[in-house]
Amino acid sequence: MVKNYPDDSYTLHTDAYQINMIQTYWQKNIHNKNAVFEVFFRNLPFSNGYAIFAGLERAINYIQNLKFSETDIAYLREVAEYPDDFLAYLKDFHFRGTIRAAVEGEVVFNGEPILQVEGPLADCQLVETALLNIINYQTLIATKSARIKAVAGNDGVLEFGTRRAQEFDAAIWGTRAAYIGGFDATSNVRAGKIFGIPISGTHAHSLVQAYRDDYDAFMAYGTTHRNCVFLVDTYDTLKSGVPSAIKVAKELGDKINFMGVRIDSGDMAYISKRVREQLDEAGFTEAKIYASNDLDEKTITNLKMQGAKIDVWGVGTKLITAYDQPALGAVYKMVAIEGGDGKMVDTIKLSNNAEKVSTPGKKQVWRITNKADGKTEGDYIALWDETPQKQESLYMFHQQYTYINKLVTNYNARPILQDIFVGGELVYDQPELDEIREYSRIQLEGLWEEYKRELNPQDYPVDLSQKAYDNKMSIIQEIRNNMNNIK
Ligand SMILES: Nc1ncnc2c1ncn2[C@@H]1O[C@H](COP(=O)(O)OP(=O)(O)OP(=O)(O)O)[C@@H](O)[C@H]1O
Ligand SMILES: O=P(O)(O)OC[C@H]1O[C@H](OP(=O)(O)OP(=O)(O)O)[C@H](O)[C@@H]1O
Ligand SMILES: O=C(O)c1cccnc1
Repeated sequence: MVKNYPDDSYTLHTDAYQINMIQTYWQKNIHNKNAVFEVFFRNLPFSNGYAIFAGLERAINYIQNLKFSETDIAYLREVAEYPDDFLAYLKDFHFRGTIRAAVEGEVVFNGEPILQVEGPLADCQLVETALLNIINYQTLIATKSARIKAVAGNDGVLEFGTRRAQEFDAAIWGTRAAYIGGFDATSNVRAGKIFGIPISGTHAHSLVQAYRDDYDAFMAYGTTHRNCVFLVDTYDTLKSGVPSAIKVAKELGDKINFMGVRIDSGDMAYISKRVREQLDEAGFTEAKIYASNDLDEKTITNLKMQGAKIDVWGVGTKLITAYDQPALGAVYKMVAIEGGDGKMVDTIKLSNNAEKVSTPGKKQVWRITNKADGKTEGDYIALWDETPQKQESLYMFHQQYTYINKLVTNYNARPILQDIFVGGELVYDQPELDEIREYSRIQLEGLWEEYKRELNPQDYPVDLSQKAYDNKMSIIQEIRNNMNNIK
């Protein structure tokens, strides 16, 4: 049994095979060859029409602190047969690469690079696991959140998921991602403290159980708090919960801000309508109805269709765990490596599955928007040396079904991948979380409704430039020819 070491760095938050490969690169002296890797996901989550990129803040923090601690080295020495001189190399390691990424809150799509790492091979290899870990989860939750916000419209949406999240980190970073995707507030006080996300909360059934009576519980809460949302479904929503809430609100008058009531069970369409009638009749027309209980975009849509009188939606489990699709599946693939002559050589990962064949070469993603209406025409993935922003017209065609094509003129081309680190130095000025959230909202506004509908959205065009396409085809052909020559 290996002894336990203190958890004082994130550098070993990686798969053992990364360190094993780095050892090979180092012993064979190719660890400093320049390489380029790109992150992309193959399919949009939740059958959504877009995804919201999130995770950059944590990724930046991870890269900035990427050093092997004394205990990291001691542990590696104890558990594996790494040579001393390799461990000495790791001890002095610091990240020297360049990272380009979509900014947080950016609308991104399947099949396009959303993050790119360029630099010494060993440096690029070390960061794969942690970057994927961060981006896969946060992008997934930001996307789920945007889906829920889209159906909730102007209603308030509150994040209630901490108790059901996959442990502490998921609760905290999931909450942040949910805020980026459009949620208004969180019940997690620590997330409020560290990110400045507005916190919000009602009370639980235990308060009512403690007093064993709705009226007594609400009165106790009302005389100890100014803002009050009473949970009315502990015993009987319509017979006891709401009448008690109304009684307390009337008796305490201006002493409290009676914000409304929360319902957490039963037929929420029927009950919310009756609750609305009771509140209105009592003169509390401004009091809001909050709802929670295993909600997601489907139940919210359905409740709205039934005319439910719900103003604020509290969503936990199904958001924070990305219940219906728990993984985004983003991958990290090498697209170029320095050859023997010092020139970069494009690399590919082949597969029998066309979807899994990677696109070789260092690339930029260009968002093409129509100058006339500002709406998106599609994304155009070009090789790094291409300049689609300077062309008069752009020939855009589907990556697999090349007969689906269009010629675009009068367009703007905006690069999606921005410099974050250059040569190991952070060059990106991180925006405030509220700016990120607002940025995301504006980007979504620029997307046609057809790509945003919750059910069966249109496929957004993510196209390759002719040059990137031809490059891919010729590399595939070259590999085939080489295979055929193997006796
Ligand atoms: N009118 C409605 N139309 C569609 N779905 C609804 C409607 N009312 C409630 N729901 C949803 O149906 C599910 C009901 O789940 P469940 O049966 O576990 O709740 P419950 O029995 O009312 O309450 P509890 O959580 O106390 O067991 C929840 O996901 C809830 O959001
Ligand atoms: O349903 P979610 O979307 O996860 O939202 C969070 C839930 O957490 C609370 O329930 P609690 O933990 O008290 O359990 P309950 O399901 O029995 O109400 C709250 O009343 C919500 O129902
Ligand atoms: O404040 C609430 O109402 C709340 C918080 C967490 C989980 N469920 C409800």
